[in-house]
Amino acid sequence: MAIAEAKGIKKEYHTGETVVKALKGVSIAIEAGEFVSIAGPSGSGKTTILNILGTLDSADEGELKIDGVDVSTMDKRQRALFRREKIGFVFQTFNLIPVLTAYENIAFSLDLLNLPDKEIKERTMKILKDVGLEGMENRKPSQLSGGQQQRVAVARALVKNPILVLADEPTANLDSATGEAIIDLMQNLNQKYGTTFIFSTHDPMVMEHASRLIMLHDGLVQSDTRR
Ligand SMILES: Nc1ncnc2c1ncn2[C@@H]1O[C@H](COP(=O)(O)OP(=O)(O)OP(=O)(O)O)[C@@H](O)[C@H]1O
Repeated sequence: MAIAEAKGIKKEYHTGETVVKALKGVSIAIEAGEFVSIAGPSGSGKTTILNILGTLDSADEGELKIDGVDVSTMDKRQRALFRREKIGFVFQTFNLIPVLTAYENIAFSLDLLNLPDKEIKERTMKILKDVGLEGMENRKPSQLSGGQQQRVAVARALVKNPILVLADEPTANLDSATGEAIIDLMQNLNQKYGTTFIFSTHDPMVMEHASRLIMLHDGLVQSDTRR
């Protein structure tokens, strides 16, 4: 079954008199467990399609099903509840809460799901180990390197066992070796837990790791290759 199925997605942005057709009819179906890269030139629509797939934004036209559920007809509040449970996000600027420790940043996404304290602790400690941050749980983001902060962000996205993780340019603020280590980590977690990942990138090294490469050009899918 497709985890994410987008059909004929169109999106325009209006600024004053100017209209930008960011997506002109994008159809993609992502299967469970895929490790997908969305690439393409600046302005081709990568962030726009990721935001729509992640239910952060809605399309002007087209259908979107996530995990078999039609999210295109949901209102904002329904989408927020759906997203909280089902979708994890990793951002290029990490977006950790500066006053919270690594542990607290991760546990926070489970607090929102109202789980018992014992389960929150077990799951948080396990994922900290999975991302190679055992022993660093009490550090604040400012006491971690960029790569370590992105590991916390990956752990935060994964700890709620989402069906889908979306990452917009997750390596853009990291040097190439650290960026590759983050993609390796995401790939290991994809293989270990079967979580579906979709990430955008400009970086050919990062694209190399994907099991499927979707190229966007000017708001349309230019090519879609599995390997
Ligand atoms: N909020 C907005 N208001 C107006 N235009 C926008 C907005 N967001 C994006 N756009 C325009 O929509 C088009 C697609 O943008 P998008 O950010 O999806 O591209 P991208 O492929 O992610 O680019 P980049 O690689 O530079 O991040 C671009 O022409 C962009 O200028």
